[in-house]
Amino acid sequence: MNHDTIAIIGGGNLGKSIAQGLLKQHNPSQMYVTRTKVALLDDLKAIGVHTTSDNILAVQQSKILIFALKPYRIESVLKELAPYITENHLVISVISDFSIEQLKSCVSDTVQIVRAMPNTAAAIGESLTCLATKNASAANMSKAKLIFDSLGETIEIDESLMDAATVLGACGIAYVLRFIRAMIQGGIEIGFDAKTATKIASQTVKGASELLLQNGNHPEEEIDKVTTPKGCTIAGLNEMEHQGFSSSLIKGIKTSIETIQKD
Ligand SMILES: NC(=O)C1=CN([C@@H]2O[C@H](COP(=O)(O)OP(=O)(O)OC[C@H]3O[C@@H](n4cnc5c(N)ncnc54)[C@H](OP(=O)(O)O)[C@@H]3O)[C@@H](O)[C@H]2O)C=CC1
Ligand SMILES: O=C(O)[C@@H]1CCC=N1
Repeated sequence: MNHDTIAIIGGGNLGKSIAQGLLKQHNPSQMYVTRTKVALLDDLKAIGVHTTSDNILAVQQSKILIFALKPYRIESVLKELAPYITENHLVISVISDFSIEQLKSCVSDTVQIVRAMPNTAAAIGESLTCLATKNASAANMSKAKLIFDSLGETIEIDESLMDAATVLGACGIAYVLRFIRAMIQGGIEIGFDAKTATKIASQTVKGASELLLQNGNHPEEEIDKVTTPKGCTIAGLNEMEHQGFSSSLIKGIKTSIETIQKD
């Protein structure tokens, strides 16, 4: 694991998920997490993480800087921090819709930058993180990969695909959770209590994912194994498709990316 001190600037939903995931292997005393409402980081403080609203201190004490701020905040925060960010730092941004070019314009030319797009499953080591860089050395890219490998799986992509990675991987968690919620609601209608329906739906989704991840099959190949001729699965699936199931997901994915790319 990485022994460099890591600062997470912006300990919100994603920043905190990353911290929680990293802490399974990373020494809490070698981690800084910042936000303005610092009391909301007391759970991390209790286990030895340095929590502060002082971004300059966190930058000065750390080698690896992970920026997890809202896109509209990054410019002003980076400009304030620019004099303290040196070529000895590695800057990693998980911020959507803020390019490496935009990041570079806020800091010195010599600063190496990696863009990363993880998701909130980082908290339990099950993220899929896409990584891209334009100027990071192989050694720094390996460091970034090591960090995100410890939070799940990583894929290196061209930065031009970062919006697509944001939608499929990061927003994707929400789409899948909404699917699970619908399964639960259906499960309750047909007789299960909410707790049992949640267990069945969640484990079934996990099993379906594992079939693809472990066997490398196309989803339809696995679906064919379930659909008995004239049976209840194909009847239900076809009704879902008549109601626009796949189409609504594809349209939603396209709407999400259009929302990122509209400005
Ligand atoms: N949530 C997700 O699943 C994903 C999010 N992202 C990207 O990650 C970024 C963060 O998203 P998310 O975690 O959801 O947003 P949050 O609003 O939950 O987190 C942002 C955090 O930044 C803190 N913050 C605001 N100003 C400062 C400051 N000056 N210094 C330090 N911290 C500050 C806020 O805390 P306070 O109010 O206390 O200052 C807040 O906790 C976004 O750019 C988003 O696009 C990417 C992939 C997935
Ligand atoms: O919804 C959003 O804009 C952010 C980016 C990816 C996940 N959450």
